Amino acid sequence: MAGDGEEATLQGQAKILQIMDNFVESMALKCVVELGVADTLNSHPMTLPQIAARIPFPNLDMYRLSRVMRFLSSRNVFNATVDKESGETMYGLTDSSKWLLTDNKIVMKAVLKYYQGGFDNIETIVDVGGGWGAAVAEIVEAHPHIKGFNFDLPNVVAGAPKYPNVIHVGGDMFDTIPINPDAIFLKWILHNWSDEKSEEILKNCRKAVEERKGKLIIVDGVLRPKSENLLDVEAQRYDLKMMVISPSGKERSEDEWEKLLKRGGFSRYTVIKIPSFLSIIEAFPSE
Ligand SMILES: C[S@@+](CC[C@H](N)C(=O)[O-])C[C@H]1O[C@@H](n2cnc3c(N)ncnc32)[C@H](O)[C@@H]1O
Repeated sequence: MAGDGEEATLQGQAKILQIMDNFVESMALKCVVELGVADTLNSHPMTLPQIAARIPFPNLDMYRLSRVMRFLSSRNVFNATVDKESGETMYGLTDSSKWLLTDNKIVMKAVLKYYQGGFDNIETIVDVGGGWGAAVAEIVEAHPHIKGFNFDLPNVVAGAPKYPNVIHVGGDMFDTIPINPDAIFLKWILHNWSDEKSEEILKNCRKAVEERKGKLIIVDGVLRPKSENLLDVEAQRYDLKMMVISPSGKERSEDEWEKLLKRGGFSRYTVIKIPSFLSIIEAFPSE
């Protein structure tokens, strides 16, 4: 039994070391992101010299890169297999490193796949805080019967690229949302704001969707504190990151979402889990 106790203590130490040293993973990831390793591997698996030959970085230290790649492969960020004939290690992408590709918008793919019926009866949609409009552009591309509006601050939409079937509108979501759509899309917005500010945004969304009896499609984190699922753990971690990124922002549990939505005038809602650390919350105005 004493042995068991010792084993448990050592495991405890390993857990603390793991938490303390998590920054090593971040540093290794930063290194391969800055070198564009995932984009390099997007076409097919490659050896380290092949990867290095495609990275336009002066004085690349191959030995150190090989150690970074070995470490990240041990964490399943990259796939590493030894070629039987040449004995060389071939590196490839995994489901994790696909997230490092610069042109991959994976969350929207999950939204479009798992919320398919949700877009069926919509003729107009406004992405509030939509940035340059990439998300609403994907929605209207997948559902060409929908007319899309991308609403963001005037200086943001001023630089936005043109997308087919998307109109950019500049304004302030705390003032008014000047379009009356069938649906408002709010992706990664409310977690930036306190309950008080989020209530203001929700009340403006409610005013905007009331005319056409529309709905709200929120894409944001839903905290599930006891879950060990990696995606749920990431949402919990994000809650602490929010203290730095946006001091009044936070991630919310389903109970907190329910209270906030009610305050904003949306008492009916459903949470739709998707394979992402974000979930879809479909909300309807209170009667
Ligand atoms: C975290 S980004 C989210 C962007 C996008 N929805 C996404 O998921 O990538 C927050 C967005 O809210 C916009 N925003 C901030 N304050 C705003 C305001 N008062 N009115 C409209 N948009 C605002 C920002 O310009 C930014 O594009």
